[in-house]
Amino acid sequence: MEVSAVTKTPLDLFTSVSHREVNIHEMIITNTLWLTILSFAAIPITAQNKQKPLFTSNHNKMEDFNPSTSGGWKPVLDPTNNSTIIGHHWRSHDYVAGEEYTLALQTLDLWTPVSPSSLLFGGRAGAPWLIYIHGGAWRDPAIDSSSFNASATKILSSLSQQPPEQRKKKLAGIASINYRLSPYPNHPTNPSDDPTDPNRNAKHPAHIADVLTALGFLKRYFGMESYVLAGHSCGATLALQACMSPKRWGLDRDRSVEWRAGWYDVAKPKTVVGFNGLYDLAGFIESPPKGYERWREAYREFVVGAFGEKEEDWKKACPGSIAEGWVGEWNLTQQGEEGKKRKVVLVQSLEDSLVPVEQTEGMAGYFERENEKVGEESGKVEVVVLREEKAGDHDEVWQRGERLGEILVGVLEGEI
Ligand SMILES: Nc1ccccc1C(=O)C[C@H](N)C(=O)O
Repeated sequence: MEVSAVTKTPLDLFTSVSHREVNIHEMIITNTLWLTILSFAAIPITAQNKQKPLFTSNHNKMEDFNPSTSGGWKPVLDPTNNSTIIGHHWRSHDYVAGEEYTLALQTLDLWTPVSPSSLLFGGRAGAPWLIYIHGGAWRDPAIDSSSFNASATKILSSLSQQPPEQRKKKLAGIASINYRLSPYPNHPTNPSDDPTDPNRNAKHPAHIADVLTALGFLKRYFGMESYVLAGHSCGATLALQACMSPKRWGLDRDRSVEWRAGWYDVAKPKTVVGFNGLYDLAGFIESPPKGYERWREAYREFVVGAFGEKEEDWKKACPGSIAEGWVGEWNLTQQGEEGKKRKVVLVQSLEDSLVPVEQTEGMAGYFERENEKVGEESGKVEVVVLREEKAGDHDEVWQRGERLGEILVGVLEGEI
């Protein structure tokens, strides 16, 4: 099972490379074979035999692997003239190697500002990736990876103003990650009423395990080295959880079935950008800020759905309420001297009716307290807080995409 899946993904990816690159193409296939043999050899027999109860037999995503059919790269056109190609997009790519069937939500969307073939090599040249984790309170089936479409278009269109050589250095590729969701039995149009559907019955740490697996996939198949990790709402929580040690979640490469990304030692992000993020859920539920009291029960409901009944567990999961301080786990040693400085950009819409600005202020305060404990300047996390006056309500920032994209371009350009 492992072998067929490991060979399947790269082969199909590389068949989308243009015919003029046949030699490199062949080289990569050879390398891939080696990788396959090596990774197969590295997996203990017991792990190979272990059945993972994660697939849906009626869900078949295999066609998405074949660029000549419905999946594969599609050009993205400049929305202002509908004719200039500003990038390429691959919708819904499987990121779990080793499964015969793919879960609908263990997929990601990819974009590249250059040609797809350059993306394969661009990542290896060290240009950063931009990764987005959507929100939706760990449970909303209506919010998925496609919620980054508007922002990705904005980013590609903004980069298309620059010469290709420069573009290539600024950004290797963009990915927007799906992850399994927690139950949402009372969703008005799409309730999670099938208790056997693994896409809709996830519990912490499944969400963060999926995010890390997706990052592992990008490192392995696209050579991703450094990246900016952005998230909206609970996606911002996940982005900061990705900076911590996976052992916190019991995700140990040797022990956990979930820990498939551990094969590849994913580096931590250099910069995290949180939009309207949830950072201290126990704090909100205990004492919601003025004007937000009416959401207390809804918060409790989705927090229990994602993390269980115990308040103590909510506190251990949230980056703004972890008691002992976790920032030391956000370690950049794999990224060399230049990439040593960690940075967090916390963006909050002041018109957000669901998430109060206190979440962002609290998170910024947490980082500042942690910074005070470190003597050396290079050991501190740079904190930028953007309080947005005109970003609209909670979801408007990604629905519009304009400002979200602009902020992320600013981060990539080193202006924010
Ligand atoms: N009530 C919230 C409070 C904070 C953050 C998100 C929500 C959500 O409701 C998200 C999503 N639209 C949901 O239906 O679960």
